Amino acid sequence: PTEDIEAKTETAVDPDKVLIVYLSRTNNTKAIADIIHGYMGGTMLALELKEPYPEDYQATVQQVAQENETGFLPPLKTRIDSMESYDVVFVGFPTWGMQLPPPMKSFLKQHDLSGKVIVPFNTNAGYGIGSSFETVKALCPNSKITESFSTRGGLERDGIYLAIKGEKAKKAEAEVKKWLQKIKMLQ
Ligand SMILES: Cc1cc2nc3c(=O)[nH]c(=O)nc-3n(C[C@H](O)[C@H](O)[C@H](O)COP(=O)(O)O)c2cc1C
Repeated sequence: PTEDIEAKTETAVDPDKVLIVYLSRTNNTKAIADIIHGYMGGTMLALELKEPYPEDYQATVQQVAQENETGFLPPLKTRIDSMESYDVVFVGFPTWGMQLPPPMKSFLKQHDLSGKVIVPFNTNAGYGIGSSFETVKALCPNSKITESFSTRGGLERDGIYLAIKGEKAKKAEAEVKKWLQKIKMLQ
């Protein structure tokens, strides 16, 4: 019972109404998703493709550049049939080619997020978010979009994969908490 009371005073949203969708190749964005989930509860969902990207980094960069150019939306394996049961949808993604990754474009195009609160979060290699948050706004015209969260993740190009671990994960946890309080997801 004590736990229940604590849970109620901590989060401002019913966890049953929270969906956390994320795309992550080297688990940095997943690390942030895990932290958010720790505070908010809710359902976690990793975006999976019908045809996964290559293992090879350069091949992936090239494929993504081409998809960005042509506007190709890669088909997803992930499907959500009960979108109506969620009020708050966290959407997490790395920056890819200074854009929103094509699979997240697929996800946002395929689902009706009207009337929902969309909470974007991102990791990148230090070059920033590019146009990704703008694209989220454009693809969710009838949603309320909160202030987003972004932090530095890995640098796969240089062989740095999961960077959000140890001390860095602790620091990220404090930053995420502050942000969740600011956007009134936590009390
Ligand atoms: C195909 C591809 C393109 C990328 N493009 C960028 C970029 O334009 N800017 C940037 O800062 N980081 C870029 N990165 C690095 C990732 O954003 C960064 O490593 C991120 O933390 C990875 O998240 P993940 O571990 O969840 O996959 C790119 C990574 C990949 C695989």
